[in-house]
Amino acid sequence: MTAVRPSPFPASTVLGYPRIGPHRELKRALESYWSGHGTWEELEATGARLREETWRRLGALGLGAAPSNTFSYYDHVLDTAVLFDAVPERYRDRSPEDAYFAMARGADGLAPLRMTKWFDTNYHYIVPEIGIDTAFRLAGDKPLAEVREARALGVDTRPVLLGPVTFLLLSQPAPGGPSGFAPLDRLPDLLPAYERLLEALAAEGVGWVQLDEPALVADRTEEELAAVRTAYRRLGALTSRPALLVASYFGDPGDALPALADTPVEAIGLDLVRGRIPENADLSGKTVVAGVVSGRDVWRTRPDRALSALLAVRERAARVVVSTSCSLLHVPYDVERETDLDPALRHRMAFAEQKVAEVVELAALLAASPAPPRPVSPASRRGSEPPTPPPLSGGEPAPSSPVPPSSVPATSVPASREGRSPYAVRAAAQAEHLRLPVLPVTTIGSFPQTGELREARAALGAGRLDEDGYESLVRAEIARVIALQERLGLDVLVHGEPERNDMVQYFAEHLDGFAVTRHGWVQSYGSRCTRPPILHGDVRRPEPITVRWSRYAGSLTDRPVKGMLTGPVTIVAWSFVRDDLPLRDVVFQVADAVRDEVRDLEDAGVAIIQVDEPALRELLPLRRASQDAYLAWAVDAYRRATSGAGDRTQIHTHLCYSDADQIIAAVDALDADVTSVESARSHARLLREPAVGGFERGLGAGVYDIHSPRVPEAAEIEESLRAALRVLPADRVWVNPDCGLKTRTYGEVEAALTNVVKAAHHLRGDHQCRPLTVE
Ligand code: MET
Ligand SMILES: [Zn+2]
Repeated sequence: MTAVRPSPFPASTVLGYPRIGPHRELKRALESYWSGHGTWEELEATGARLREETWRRLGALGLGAAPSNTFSYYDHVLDTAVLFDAVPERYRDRSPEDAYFAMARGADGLAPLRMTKWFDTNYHYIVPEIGIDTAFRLAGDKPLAEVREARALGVDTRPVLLGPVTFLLLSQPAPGGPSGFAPLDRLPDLLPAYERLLEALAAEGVGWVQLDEPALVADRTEEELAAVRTAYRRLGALTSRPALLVASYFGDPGDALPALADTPVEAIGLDLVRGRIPENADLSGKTVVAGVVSGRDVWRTRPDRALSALLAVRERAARVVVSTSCSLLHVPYDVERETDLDPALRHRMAFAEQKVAEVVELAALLAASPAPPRPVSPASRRGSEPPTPPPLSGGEPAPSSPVPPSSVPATSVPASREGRSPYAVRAAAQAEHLRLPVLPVTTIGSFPQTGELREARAALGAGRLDEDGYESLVRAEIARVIALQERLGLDVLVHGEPERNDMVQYFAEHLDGFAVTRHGWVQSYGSRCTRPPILHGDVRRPEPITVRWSRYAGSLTDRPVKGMLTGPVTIVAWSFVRDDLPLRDVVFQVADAVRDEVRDLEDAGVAIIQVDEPALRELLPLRRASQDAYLAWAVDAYRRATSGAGDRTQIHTHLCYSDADQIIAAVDALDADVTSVESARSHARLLREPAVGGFERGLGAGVYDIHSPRVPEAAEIEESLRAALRVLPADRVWVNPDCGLKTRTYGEVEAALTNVVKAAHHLRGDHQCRPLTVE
């Protein structure tokens, strides 16, 4: 037994808070530091200011317990690796700041660590590398320093740490290790470092620590569940430690819940928006931090539902704390700033600030709700719901009776104009029509977004520039991008997407059923943020969206210019979506709008149309049992969107962070003529998949990691292409970067593409210069 006597957990909390800054202050400070304009001290000062503002704001909103260590200069998984000294040898030869950013972004000649999506969100984390000899130790004091910093401001905080099991499960084995090694094997060696940290926090007088274990909501093996028991029995057995809150989120912990409940941790965090009221574990001795306010959407919480969940949990637990379902990292700061939004819509919405207020109000409602006279069994729960409380202040919750079911037919057979023929037939028609060389070189769509263009867009929005002025700037940029690609010798050109602020937002702005925000930024990775649109109504395309830009680009060159569209799954995945329709029906509505656009592009003479689905894997349910059904309808939606194209029109898709290796069958089922995937950054992991050899259509495994400022050498690119040529026939290999170029500078892009073309031309010599043929 532990000697710890925890002070009770306050009545309300949040699991985490946005950190980029309400005005993206951190983004600006980071980019200024990276460019050499700002100093490290300036960056630190911005960080300190943002942390202070957050703690003060949470206090002002009445929150009982504020988290700390939720701030990060780049990523909290990377912070954890650094904290426990899991820094690969090749990065050590530099200052701590340089090593940190080299792991995140690469540096002179040094590639960064892999980056991938954080569970089913659009946040990306840096994947730590753990080897058999990684020497874990408590090497930093970031969590302690933030506790002290908050305390100096008069705020007591609960440090948030990534839990040891999730940390190791998210890590990848260091290269060159023995086969069969998994980072989780190193748990016994990692735990002492966590112990030292907990002891140090206890010595600092910290009452509670939060250990995040979102990995518990995915399917876990017996061995992994045993690791959960081992970890938390051991940390729980420390005689000098803070009380422990282990937070699961993004779903239901299932079998991991009894495993966790069977350890001495004092509190367990449950996502009650996505997960169920626990029935399978004895929580009578535990505090349950009940996530009833969603950290994943922008809708007001229904107080009746939230309260009945809280009351049901109160029946089973020693104490209930009202909280968010997960960190608020995934929502913007403050909906009140969105003064351009239709007030009726705005009143249905809640961003981080509003969600904190909801948590506080729900805690008050819960405290005021008398305990029911008898235990609530699952069967009787419906009848024992408390009377509906009034809406939480500041807005209206979503209507309590859902709107009627969607009018979208549930067919899995895509409606089509002609219906597409089998690939072999299409490929022959396309080869004839396009006459491309072997190893055709192309890009993923966007070219660098210049400051001039961003300013022009802002000026257009503010009425300082008229439509014609803006249009001519965009046209000039298209002309420049086309000329550049011709000069560099690319085979399939793009118009560069200069008219797009963002690949989803742009379409949302042109489709009915969406609203866009002005300040609703959400961190995607590092300094990168997106402003997810709000999909709140039925989606329709009132008129063609991209056709005039494509037509103009096509008029400037004899080479094919790809039409560039965002796919239905990605448009939905990167938006905040209405919750009154099944997600599938919403995606099908968007697919129909995309199909209209595909047809119009084809009618305008566009011979190649790319429909990007980088988020295909992101929406994949975390539990295997639900994955096939999702993939089936996601593939249907894609085929529906592209089914209007004739055989001669070449359909491309692009998947970058989709971790295509994990869903290769679904990627195949999309039936796109050419698929481009991220590969450079993940060191060609996809190409090592046996299934790739059976991939029967065109494939471009990215040869240039565009998430790093580093320019790859031609020899390196050639090596990547040879790797592709070892598993695929030459006439199906495409040459392209990992992703769009919009975050890079023209200098970097020109140098990199020069090398890409050089490598392709060099190899082309080995594979005879002949038009692409089939069979
Ligand atoms: C995140 S995928 C990006 C694809 C888009 N066509 C671009 O090039 O930017
Ligand atoms: Zn991409």
